[in-house]
Amino acid sequence: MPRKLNRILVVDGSEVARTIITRIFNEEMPDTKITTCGTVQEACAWLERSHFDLITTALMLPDKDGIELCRYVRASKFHHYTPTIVVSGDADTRLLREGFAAGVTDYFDKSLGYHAFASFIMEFTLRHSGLVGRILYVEDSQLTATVMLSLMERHGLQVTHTTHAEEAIQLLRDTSPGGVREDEYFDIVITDFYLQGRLTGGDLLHAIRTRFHYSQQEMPVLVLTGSESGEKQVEVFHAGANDFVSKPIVEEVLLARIRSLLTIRQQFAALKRQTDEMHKLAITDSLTRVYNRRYLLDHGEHFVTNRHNHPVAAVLLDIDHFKKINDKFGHITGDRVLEALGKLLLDLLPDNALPVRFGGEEFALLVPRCAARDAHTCAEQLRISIEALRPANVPITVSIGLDTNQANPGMTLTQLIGNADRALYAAKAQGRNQVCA
Ligand SMILES: Nc1nc2c(ncn2[C@@H]2O[C@H](COP(=O)(O)OP(=O)(O)OP(=O)(O)O)[C@@H](O)[C@H]2O)c(=O)[nH]1
Repeated sequence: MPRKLNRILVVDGSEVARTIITRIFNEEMPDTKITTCGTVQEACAWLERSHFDLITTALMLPDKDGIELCRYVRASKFHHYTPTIVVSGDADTRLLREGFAAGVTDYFDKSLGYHAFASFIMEFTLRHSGLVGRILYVEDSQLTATVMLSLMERHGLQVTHTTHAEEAIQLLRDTSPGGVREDEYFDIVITDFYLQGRLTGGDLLHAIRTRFHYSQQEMPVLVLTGSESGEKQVEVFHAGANDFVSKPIVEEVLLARIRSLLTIRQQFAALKRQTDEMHKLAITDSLTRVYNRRYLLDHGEHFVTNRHNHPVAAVLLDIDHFKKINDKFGHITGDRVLEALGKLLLDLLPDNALPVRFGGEEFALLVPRCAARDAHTCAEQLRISIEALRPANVPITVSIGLDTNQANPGMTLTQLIGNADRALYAAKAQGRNQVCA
């Protein structure tokens, strides 16, 4: 969520430029109040009497230059941290180096056109705000905690405060994947390094990195230290912190650090989502949404031999006369039939079962903890449900062959599937639309 810019000061010697910039801002950011002036002197007068969230300035101004204005801003008590952007078509490297040393926050090349300027400002504000995240904050000093909580909450952060590392560890346990409150996960941890109680901030860090196995990207940790000493800082990093802030806390420094850690965490989460999505695509049949044959070959053997799954039933299910369905209703309708059958299997089978598209119109199902008698009953129920399905308004039946490793727990996947395939062949031979074991 971009930070709302309430007031922008636009400093430019050209009245035409001021008019264009104002018009663009009014169109793109109608809630923002724009104040314009043409000289550094006027700008300083404005900064004395009003608060601005952002300043843009041309480089060359009639009285002094934009870099001078920037020096003034950085020296001012009220605008010390206000972002200042130079807008110029002719800033060379030397000028820019000097500008950044003077505190220029960013630079927009005017030759890109004023329309690009509005999107530049939007992106800029997004980069400089976006404080959206859940923080676990561990601090035993009530005074510091009160100040910090109000500061972080004012910037939109959701903060859970605890005074002890032990309590923080419990919260992390509850909110970690598989925990009782896993949906309430934290994006980053901010902790005082020295905490009263049995465990210190260092112990908390140690637990985060070694007990929860959170990497620095997965759970960034910002440490608050009372010390500026290099040794202490090294100690903090060795303990697994991503960054530190020394007390007394400077609001803008703290926010910049939090912002950068939230970015790390959010980029990690986005990457993980993408990786999970790609993994899912790689193991799933795109038409039927069940697992693909490759997944069965890679994981089926372990599934069958995993002693916690015993006994396992292997079921092969084949649509009867599917070629005729394709011939009569068309290939697209045939696809819809396969799609609906995949959905039905996902709906009806238990979550721990493994439904696989084995071939064109053939499915393999591995069902854990399924004794021979139960397997036959389940397969028969499945057959009846499929007969009643009428996907895409097409009546279909299936033949099913199955086997279990109940009598012989040492059976391999290949043997189980081989037996189920022979049973399927028998079901087809005996007239289809039936289950054979
Ligand atoms: N629409 C569609 N058809 C497919 C797909 N994959 C395979 N098929 C068709 O499935 C049909 C399978 O035909 P057969 O192996 O002769 O089996 P059948 O017609 O079902 O006959 P039985 O199994 O003996 O009952 C073929 O016509 C394939 O073209 C697919 O993804 N979509």
